[in-house]
Amino acid sequence: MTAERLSTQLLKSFSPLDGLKRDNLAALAGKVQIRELSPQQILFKEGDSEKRTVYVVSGTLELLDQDAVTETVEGGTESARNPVSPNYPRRVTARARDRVQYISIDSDLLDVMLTWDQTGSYEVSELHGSDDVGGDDWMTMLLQTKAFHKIPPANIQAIFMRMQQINYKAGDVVLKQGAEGDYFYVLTRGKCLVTRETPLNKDGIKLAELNVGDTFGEEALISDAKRNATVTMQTDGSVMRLGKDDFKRLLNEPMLDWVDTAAAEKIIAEGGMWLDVRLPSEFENHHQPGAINIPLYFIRLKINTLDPDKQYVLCCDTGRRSSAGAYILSERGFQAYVLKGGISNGSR
Ligand SMILES: Nc1ncnc2c1ncn2[C@@H]1O[C@@H]2COP(=O)(O)O[C@H]2[C@H]1O
Repeated sequence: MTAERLSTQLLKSFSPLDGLKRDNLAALAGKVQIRELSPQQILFKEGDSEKRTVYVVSGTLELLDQDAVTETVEGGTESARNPVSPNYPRRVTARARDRVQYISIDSDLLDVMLTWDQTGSYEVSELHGSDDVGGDDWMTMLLQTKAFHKIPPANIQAIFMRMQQINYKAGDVVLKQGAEGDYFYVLTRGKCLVTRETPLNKDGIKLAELNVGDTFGEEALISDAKRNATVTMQTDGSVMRLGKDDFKRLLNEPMLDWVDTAAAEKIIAEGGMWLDVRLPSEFENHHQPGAINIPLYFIRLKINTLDPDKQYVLCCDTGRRSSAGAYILSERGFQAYVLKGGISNGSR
């Protein structure tokens, strides 16, 4: 199979992509490629449940029920404007008759893009005002993160409608270490610096630089703790912010996969791993057999030591710190579960 970059013009020839706004179409074109099948090659099989929306660009695709061809889809015709057999699990098998070019889009991504296109972007572009230079790129970035795919479209609409834009000048402090958590933020214009003050370094050590589309301020909200770092604007810029209650209800809860002890142990038995986010002293006192320990504060720094193909069950004493850890992991595409009630209640 070869892959080729797509033009928005081609995407517009498919339904319902033809209804997407220009920016969103361009963002989608950057994500999707033209692929190829050789004659007789199978695209998907009856019963497959992988959620991908497929369009035929050229060539002829045969749809088979059992072994009999019941329909064909030929690139460039009216019937090829629509997704091929868009039901899951698939009701037919799709096989190339000749050389077929097609595109395949993650159906969840498409769903959130269509929802956003029809709901949030209008209000948000109004809020942006005339000094906006970043456009809606931040939204595309946010919507494309794997974590966002878990959020029901109705929540996405509500999130975008409830967000408030705030503008800052270079040097302004957006949030301060030690303060109570009140908002969750998405950086929509400019750059920020994340620093942490330590007893030995009052000026703060630099933890990270944030760019458009990056999010911050979630940890204090999820774990009901104080802000663990200070975020300062490095340039003039803007953020969109969402209040704590809205963040928890609309964004955080749907992203978390809570499991009880029995379900957690099943995941571990099938190759998963306990990831304990308490402090080393708490961990040494008692922990799950085979668990690894990465205190919540270090999870971002040590994330590259984790295996993206492994499933992790995060645990702490109550479920608070572990849910903050699971949020960070799932934002980065990891499959992370949270032990409900924590190890003090949940197991042993
Ligand atoms: N190492 C880091 N890299 C990027 N962002 C961080 C890092 N540490 C903390 N933050 C962010 O800084 C925020 C400070 O407020 P919170 O504790 O609510 O949430 C924190 C995170 O969103």
